Amino acid sequence: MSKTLKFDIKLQRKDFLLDVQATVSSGITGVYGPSGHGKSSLLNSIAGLVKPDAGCITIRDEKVFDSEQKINLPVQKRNVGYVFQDIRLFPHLSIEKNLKYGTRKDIGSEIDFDEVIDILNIRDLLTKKPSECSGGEKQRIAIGRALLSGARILLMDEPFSAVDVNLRNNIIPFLKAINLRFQIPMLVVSHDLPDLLSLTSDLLLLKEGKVKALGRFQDLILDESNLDMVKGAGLYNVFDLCVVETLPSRSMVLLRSRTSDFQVQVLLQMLKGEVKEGVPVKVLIRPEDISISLYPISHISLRNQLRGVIVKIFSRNGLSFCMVDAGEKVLVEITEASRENMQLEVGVAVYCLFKSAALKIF
Ligand SMILES: Nc1ncnc2c1ncn2[C@@H]1O[C@H](COP(=O)(O)OP(=O)(O)OP(=O)(O)O)[C@@H](O)[C@H]1O
Repeated sequence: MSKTLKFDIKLQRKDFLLDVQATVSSGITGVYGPSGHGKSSLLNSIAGLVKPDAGCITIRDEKVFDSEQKINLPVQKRNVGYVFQDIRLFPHLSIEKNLKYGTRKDIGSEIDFDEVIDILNIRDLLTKKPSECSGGEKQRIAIGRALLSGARILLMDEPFSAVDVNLRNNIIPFLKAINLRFQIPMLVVSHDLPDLLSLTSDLLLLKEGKVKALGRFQDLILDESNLDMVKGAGLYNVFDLCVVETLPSRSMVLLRSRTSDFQVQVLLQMLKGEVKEGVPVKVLIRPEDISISLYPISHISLRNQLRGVIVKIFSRNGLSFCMVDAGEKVLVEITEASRENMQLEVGVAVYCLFKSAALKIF
C-alpha cells in the first residue's frame, strides 16, 4: 500500500486562487510560505474542512475527494489527524479520556494505546486534567489523540507557536519518533523556517497559492528564486548525518553523511541522548558562520575544514552566497568584496571553515 498523500486541487477565494499539485512521501514534510499564500487553505482542503472547486486528493491509496467522480468524504471519514495551534483538548476530561475520545477500533487501526503513550512519554499524565499540563505536554497529548483516532496522515498547523522555545526542542524528537514508528505522512506548517528545518529537511514551498518547490532544502536553495524566498527567514544549511565515532580524549564526535564522505566534528557535550555509531544527527549551520579559504590552514583552532568546489554563486546586496559541493552542498555567505579579492568563481576548489560551536544539533 502506498503511504503517500497526493493532491491536485483548485480552490478559488475572493482574490486568491489555491492551485496546487504534489505527491508527499511518508516522511515529515514542512510547508513553508509567506502569510496568506495558502498554507492553511491547503491543510483545510486535505482535512475536508474546505471543499476545493476542482481536482482530487488521495490519502494512502484512498480517494477522499474527486470533483469529477463526485467523491467528497466528510471530515470524520478521512482519518486525518489535524493538530491545531490552539490545542483543542476537552478541559473537563482526564488526559486518558481525552486520548481515548474517538479511538477507532472499527478501522483496524494498527496503532496501540500503550505504544503511543510510551513513545510520546505521557503515561504519567493520564489521570491529570488538561489545565494541569504544560503546553508541550498538551501538544503531545493532541498528537496522541490524533493517532489513536485512526489517523493515516497527520496535519499540523503551526505546532510550535503555542509553546516556548525550550519546549519546541522537546516536541521535535517525539514527532520524529512517531513518524519513524508509524510511517505516517506528516505535513507541518510553520512560518518559522529554523524550527521546520530542525524537524525535517523536506520542504514544500508555497507561493501565491502554488507549489513553488518540493524537495530537500539543500537542493531547493540551489535555485536562486527559492533562496530569495527563504533567505529573510533565517537561512541554515541542514545536514542529515550519523555518528561515526567518539573521540573522547578530545571530547569530540565525528559525524558523517550516509551518502557521501562529508563529515564534521562536533563537541560531545552538544549531542543529546545516546552517542553510538549509526545514531542519526541533524546538524544546522548558518551560511554566515562559515568562512572560505583557498588553502587548508594549519595552526588554527578550527576543527572543521571541509574541502569542496564552488558550484554556484549568487550575489545580493553586497553579499555573495557561494554554494560549495563538499560531498553535501554547503551554502556560505561572504562579502562581495572578499569574493572579488579571492577571485572566487564557479569551479574553484575551496575549504569551508567553521567552529564546532557554531553548529546547532538535533
Ligand atoms: N474563508 C475564507 N474566505 C475567503 N478568503 C479566505 C478564507 N480563508 C482564507 N482566505 C484567503 O485565502 C488566502 C490564503 O489564506 P491561508 O489562510 O490559506 O494562508 P496562509 O498561508 O495559511 O496564511 P498564514 O500564514 O497567515 O496563516 C488569503 O488571501 C486569505 O485571505
